[in-house]
Amino acid sequence: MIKFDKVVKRFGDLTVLNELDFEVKRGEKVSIIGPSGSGKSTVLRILMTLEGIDGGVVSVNGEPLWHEQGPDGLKPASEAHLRKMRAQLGMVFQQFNLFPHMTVLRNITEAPVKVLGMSKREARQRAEELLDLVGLADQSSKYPHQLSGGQQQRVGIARALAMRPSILLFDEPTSALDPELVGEVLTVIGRLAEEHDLTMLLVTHEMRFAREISDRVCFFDQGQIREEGTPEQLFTDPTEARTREFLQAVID
Ligand SMILES: Nc1ncnc2c1ncn2[C@@H]1O[C@H](COP(=O)(O)OP(=O)(O)OP(=O)(O)O)[C@@H](O)[C@H]1O
Repeated sequence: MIKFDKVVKRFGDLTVLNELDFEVKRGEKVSIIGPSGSGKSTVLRILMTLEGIDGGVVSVNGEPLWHEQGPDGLKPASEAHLRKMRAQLGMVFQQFNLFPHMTVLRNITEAPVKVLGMSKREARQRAEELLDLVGLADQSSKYPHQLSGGQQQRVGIARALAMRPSILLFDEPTSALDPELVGEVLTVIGRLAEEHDLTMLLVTHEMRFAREISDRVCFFDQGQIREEGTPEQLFTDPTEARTREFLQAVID
């Protein structure tokens, strides 16, 4: 479903992804963990077409994301191709990124109506189902500032799902929350992982959560996957010294 083939990403002199090879299969729930600055969020931003690449090929659902097939092989993707590919992915951001001047309901219906051309009525019905799913059925007419951070993030999840993505990306979805609000968001994500067929890729600092919901955990270090495995393997018996060192530092 997602494939990075020798992907290089640079910011000036800094090489953030260093010929990264990485794959996520359909329906798989994969967590990316690793030290700050190791390139975890960059992977998600490349998938959301928020950042370009400097080498290699990224594919989504078997099709190149940043390239298109031309007469002489792959050529850089057009804006239309990027838009088509982007529609397959939804992202839940660290800072929620809700529209402050729109109600909760409108935050969720806006893109399906404007981008997918869904009727207002259908978008509204679907938004109500999604709000129910994230436990906010009674908050649809509130504005973001009237909600707690945890509630805002649950709206963020409903909003991403409203676009019917086949892949859902989470970029440290709880790191901007007060500790007592983390649990409610993790519960919603955990339920989604369990009950839905979505492919999920999650960048997180919540090790216990990564362990609970993931089929596979990837430890990123210096723009490459240093070690990967089932949560059981990676958390209880890591083979690399660098993984052990990282886990010891973050797990108390
Ligand atoms: N737009 C940008 N311009 C310049 N440098 C950038 C840009 N975006 C990211 N970087 C740098 O790229 C490196 C990787 O960033 P990235 O956000 O992917 O790391 P991360 O592993 O997600 O870190 P964290 O856990 O702190 O969020 C960092 O050194 C960061 O400063």
